[in-house]
Amino acid sequence: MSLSNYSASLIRYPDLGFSLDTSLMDLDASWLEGMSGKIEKAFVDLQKLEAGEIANPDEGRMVGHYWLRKPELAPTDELRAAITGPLAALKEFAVKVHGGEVAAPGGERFENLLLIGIGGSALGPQLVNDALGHDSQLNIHFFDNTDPAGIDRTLAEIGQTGLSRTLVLVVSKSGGTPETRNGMVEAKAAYDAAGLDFGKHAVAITGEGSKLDKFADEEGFLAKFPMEDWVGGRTSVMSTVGLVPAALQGIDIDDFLAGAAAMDEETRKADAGTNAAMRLALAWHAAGNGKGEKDMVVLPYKDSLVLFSKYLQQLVMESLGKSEDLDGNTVHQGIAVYGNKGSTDQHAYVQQLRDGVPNFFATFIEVRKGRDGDTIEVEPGNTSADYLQGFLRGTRKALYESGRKSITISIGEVNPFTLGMLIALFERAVSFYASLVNINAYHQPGVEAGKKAAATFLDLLNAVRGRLTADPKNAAEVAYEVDGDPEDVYHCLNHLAANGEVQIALGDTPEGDTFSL
Ligand SMILES: O=P(O)(O)OC[C@H]1O[C@H](O)[C@H](O)[C@@H](O)[C@@H]1O
Repeated sequence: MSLSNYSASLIRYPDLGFSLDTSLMDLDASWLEGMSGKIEKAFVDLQKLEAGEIANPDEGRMVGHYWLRKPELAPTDELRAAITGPLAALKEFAVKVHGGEVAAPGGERFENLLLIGIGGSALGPQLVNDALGHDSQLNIHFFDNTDPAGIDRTLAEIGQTGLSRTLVLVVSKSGGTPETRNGMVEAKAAYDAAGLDFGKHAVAITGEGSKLDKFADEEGFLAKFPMEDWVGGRTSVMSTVGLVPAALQGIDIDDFLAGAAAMDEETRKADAGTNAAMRLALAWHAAGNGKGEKDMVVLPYKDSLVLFSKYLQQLVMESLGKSEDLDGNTVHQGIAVYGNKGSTDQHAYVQQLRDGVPNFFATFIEVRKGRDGDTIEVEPGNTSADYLQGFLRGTRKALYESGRKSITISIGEVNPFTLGMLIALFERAVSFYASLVNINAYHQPGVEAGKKAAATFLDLLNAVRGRLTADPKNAAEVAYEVDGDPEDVYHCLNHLAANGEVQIALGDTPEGDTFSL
């Protein structure tokens, strides 16, 4: 560790208060030289993507999330209008909600938001809320699962009386995601039970013509905001998906977009020496041998960024976790991402990072400013912020001393502009990395397998339900009747027993368990 090595390895954008330090990644100059062909291609690939090429060949789609913060970039007037129109409309909608012009049927102002969505239709709003929502004009709650107990917990937080002052945002690009549909059905049931008109409290954010879009029309939703097919779920936080809730919360969305645009601007430059997103992608490549051999541990030293690793998990893993490359070769690519926050995790899992399996590289996120306003000394001469900085610097060094590499990203403070910057940095690093390893970062074919298997399980569950009688039967007997896999049938029966639909009499093993009405 030396100041000259640090200086030589640092990319900083002083106007943005941003720096990226890869000095502890030990990037080898000759290796970088050898990568120059791929680097050039990655720059060209991203230029073409931004110019509107079909960068998602499997789905035949353009990839337009970079246009969202610079609509001038969009290749046609129609596409530009699809960004600027909804942006103006959502701002106007937020002003009307804040001013009470758009209000609940009884005239009450909306005080709460309930966002129903999953994956890219929830993670961005959750991150934005956690990082920036502390002075929110509306309190936000989430249904991001089909867990009934989780739904009940959230409804209890809102309270029976709060429901009438709650604006519900149903967010689904496809408009057909089962978890989100279930959440909406559960929310509607709660409104119905309270004697409230769900539609008069609801807003849909979805693709035009989707099931949700049609349902919104039928139920007379208060408003609808479109989601375009050229924005992927995991990069949708700067589309209507992230901006509608953020604007309603009173978060400065212009600053958020400006931060992303500023990072895009810097990392659009085709110069590997100064391009932070390319440097990040190269560091990932070097660490994991271009095959994801090292996991990415994300450690922001700031409570308000605790969800950033969870957000990056989807952005990086759903984008890069692919079985085939663009030429059809089997590659099984990806980079595993996990993390939480420092210094908290020094008391949880940093022990393994320092001494255990060396299968990762760390990404520290440093926020230079400790707090707004006055501070106290927690001991003579030192503040809490001094400690936070000490722990970050100390851990980074301790890891390096035991051969664990790390990246350090620094920002001045957490605000809409800097959060926009950070998100853009990782989005562009993902685009570059995908080019370096020749994969399509913009589809997610693997997600479908689990969804299909879940649908098959539900069909089986319904068939099993139809076979239950007062006579006890074991799983093999029911499986024979429904022509199903005995283990799957057993799990159906066990599920029904756990939820009071059937009685279970335990045998010596699951094979001997019997079930009856
Ligand atoms: O917005 P939706 O269409 O409801 O999709 C929500 C999420 O579910 C899918 O399974 C995808 O893997 C995610 O990329 C997406 O963000």
